[in-house]
Amino acid sequence: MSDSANVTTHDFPDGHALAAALAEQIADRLRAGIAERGHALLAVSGGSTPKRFFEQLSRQSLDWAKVQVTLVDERWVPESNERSNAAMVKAMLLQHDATAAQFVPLYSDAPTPEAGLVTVRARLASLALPFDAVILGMGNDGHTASFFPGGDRLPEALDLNNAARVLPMRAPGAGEPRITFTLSALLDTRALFLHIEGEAKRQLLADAQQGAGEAVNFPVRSVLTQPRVPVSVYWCP
Ligand SMILES: O=C(O)[C@H](O)[C@@H](O)[C@H](O)[C@H](O)COP(=O)(O)O
Repeated sequence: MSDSANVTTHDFPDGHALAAALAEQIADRLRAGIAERGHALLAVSGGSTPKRFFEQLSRQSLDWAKVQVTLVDERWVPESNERSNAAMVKAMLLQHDATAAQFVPLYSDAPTPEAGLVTVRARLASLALPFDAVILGMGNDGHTASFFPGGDRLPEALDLNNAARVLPMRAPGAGEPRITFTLSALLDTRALFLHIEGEAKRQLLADAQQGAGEAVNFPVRSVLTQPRVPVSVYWCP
């Protein structure tokens, strides 16, 4: 993985050091948003990688009552399901000082994301966009948010001219149906981070950046090559 005009990498010796640095970076951005506009907006990823970072961020001292937190994507399952990203964010991030933050979920109790879309879109109208920070993760298949290889609405989700904020997404590698912010909506941010851990993901990201072999089709490549927002990659072994 190498730096390019739009991608800067920050390497850390271990997950603890990365989590501490990323938590400070994000907290600074939230504090700046509150100081400048009276509120701040953060979009985070689910999955397993962010847990340690969430724990660190939850202990950062700032006026959390003025912070809205949402997810970049969600699995279409209720919070009682262990696959719920919302449940993970509530357990790991919305604790300690961060309990006061307002969480804006992407799931409604409709049976499918298609059926829940109107409700979720109405809810998202309350978001004070642009985001102060968006933090993406990446899966071993090159997906980010719910931009999965073979996703049924992948071209729409990656279309930088798409005005939709969120879309349903179904893909062979996604498990359950998903709902995801579109790339265009996620790029409506003051700062963009990609948090990955481990050698395998480092190599995969390097391949995606170079467009090497099948990696030319990895959806994360759309994030790395877009011209709108610089990408800060946070990595540790
Ligand atoms: O709901 C999700 O699955 C995520 O938001 C997803 O985009 C995640 O960032 C990657 O799958 C990485 O997940 P891990 O951190 O578990 O590898």
